Amino acid sequence: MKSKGTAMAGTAAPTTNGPTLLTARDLSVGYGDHAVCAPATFTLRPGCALALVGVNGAGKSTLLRTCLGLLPPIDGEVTLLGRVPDPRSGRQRRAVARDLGEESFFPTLTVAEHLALVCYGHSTPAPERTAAELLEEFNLTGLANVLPDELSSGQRRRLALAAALARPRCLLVLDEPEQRLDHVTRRTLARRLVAEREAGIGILLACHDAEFVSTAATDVLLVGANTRLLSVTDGVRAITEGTL
Ligand SMILES: Nc1ncnc2c1ncn2[C@@H]1O[C@H](COP(=O)(O)OP(=O)(O)OP(=O)(O)O)[C@@H](O)[C@H]1O
Repeated sequence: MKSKGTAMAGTAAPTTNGPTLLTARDLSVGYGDHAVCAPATFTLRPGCALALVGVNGAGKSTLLRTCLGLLPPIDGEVTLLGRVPDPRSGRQRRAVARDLGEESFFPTLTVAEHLALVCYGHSTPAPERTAAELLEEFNLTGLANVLPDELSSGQRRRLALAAALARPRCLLVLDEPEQRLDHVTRRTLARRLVAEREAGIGILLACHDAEFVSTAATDVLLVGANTRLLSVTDGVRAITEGTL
């Protein structure tokens, strides 16, 4: 992945009705009536990046999924763009780009065709240029004509992340985007997230990497038995000292 600033072209964020992208108030998440962590309260505004940190099984992915409306809350409230999250609504689909690690690709479409498909499907301005810039940025240009089955696990991750960034968005939701990326690519992606928030996009991510959180996040939510907001400094310290 190459560090560059041009791939923001063609991915201008749609406007939102208010300053808040996402709010959670006493939000309890889990499966059935079993909460997996203590309730969460936070607000995410444009230009900010909230990193969810916590041990394995703490509930970070469950919280992300609930914020997107993929799981119902057990209790409390969550609003996305001022409404109850609904992944089927056109409004939410237009505004929210996500990579939750699903990585489902069409087996007979190449790397470049996947990016083109996302660009055209989401009416990305300048789709060809945007796709070409993302191929370059994610070091996929040499793999443009390769099929997904021929990619390494890290290359598949890079394609999934490039696809999330190939479409307009005002909110970006990423579940452990650093996973399976080499060190250089992790650093470059973290800097890319800084550019995203400087462009006014809000970011909600789950992450285990202290350096990544330190670079990319503006706030930290420690998820667990005592879910609470921390400064980035304290969140990074909790990761490195193992006091999550
Ligand atoms: N579909 C499911 N049904 C029931 N329980 C689940 C389901 N998915 C996850 N869980 C449980 O919910 C808890 C939280 O899981 P979650 O995936 O949210 O954790 P996490 O913080 O993202 O963990 P990790 O850092 O390992 O990715 C875990 O105890 C897990 O076993």
